[in-house]
Amino acid sequence: MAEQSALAVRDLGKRYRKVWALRDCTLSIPVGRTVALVGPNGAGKSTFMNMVVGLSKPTTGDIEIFGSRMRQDGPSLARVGFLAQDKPLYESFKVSEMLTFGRKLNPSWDQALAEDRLAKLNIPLDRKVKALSGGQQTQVALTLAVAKRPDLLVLDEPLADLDPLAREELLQNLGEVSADSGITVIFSSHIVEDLADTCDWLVVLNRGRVQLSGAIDDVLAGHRLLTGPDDHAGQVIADTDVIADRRRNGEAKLIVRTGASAVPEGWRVDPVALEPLVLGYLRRPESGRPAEQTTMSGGRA
Ligand SMILES: Nc1ncnc2c1ncn2[C@@H]1O[C@H](COP(=O)(O)OP(=O)(O)OP(=O)(O)O)[C@@H](O)[C@H]1O
Repeated sequence: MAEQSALAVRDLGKRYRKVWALRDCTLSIPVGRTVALVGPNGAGKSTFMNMVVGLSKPTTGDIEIFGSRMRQDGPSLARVGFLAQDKPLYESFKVSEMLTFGRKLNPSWDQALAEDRLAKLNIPLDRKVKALSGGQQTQVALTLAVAKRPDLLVLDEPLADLDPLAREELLQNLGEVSADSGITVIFSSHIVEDLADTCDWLVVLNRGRVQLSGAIDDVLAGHRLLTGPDDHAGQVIADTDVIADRRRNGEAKLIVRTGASAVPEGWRVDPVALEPLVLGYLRRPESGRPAEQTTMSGGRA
């Protein structure tokens, strides 16, 4: 039986006047996954997220949340928590007043969860938002999203203004939130390192198109690093869809899809790491075939 999807989008697109911010986006994310949505500036990550949480209307396509077609005012949105990139908090409110605000807006609000979470983070409830550090403000905004008890939590660049320590803590915390509650978490980031520890699903967006969507294990298993003599690399390139091609001192290092062609004699085959693989895709926006890659089981070649 197919896994139930937390989010499924088909032919999703958004056009601002003549410019397509997102186009032909078709993908499906199974329930319970922790998803890294990765792409360079302007790739369409916020555009995608804003449509998924009902803040922006698609130009084309449709969105299903837990199997229900999304409507801007529909009940499926009650299951979605969102942390926007600019973390909208009222600066003159105390943290406790922000919690009251969250409680009034959300019928499924969990006050104990919110207070416990902030206590663990040493964030005082009687402190005004404007007196908190940028990282603490991010944590308060994340607490508001989590205490809504969503089934799908969408976080737009939650790591952006955090120092390395706070970033690591937040990643660990996100991993715990999804492991404890079984919710599906999607978060966008420019930073590929660390994501493999926290996330188990990868979506790569580039120039408004999906290059990859799949379970990280499947994506990694679907690619290999080939190392061999530079002057024989042409033969590999002619036969294979090469994702990355690095040459140095007479040696070629090529990231290719597994099974795309026979490995030439004398070449070494190694597993590929996530970061060089993602960077390889981002450098080649034309790589990636959405029809093959955006399956529920991941991007197997
Ligand atoms: N309201 C808007 N009006 C016109 N163009 C827009 C609007 N919002 C986004 N765009 C354009 O759509 C494209 C995608 O933008 P988006 O903000 O979704 O990218 P992003 O991947 O979130 O980028 P970043 O990592 O810089 O936040 C960009 O070219 C951007 O200029």
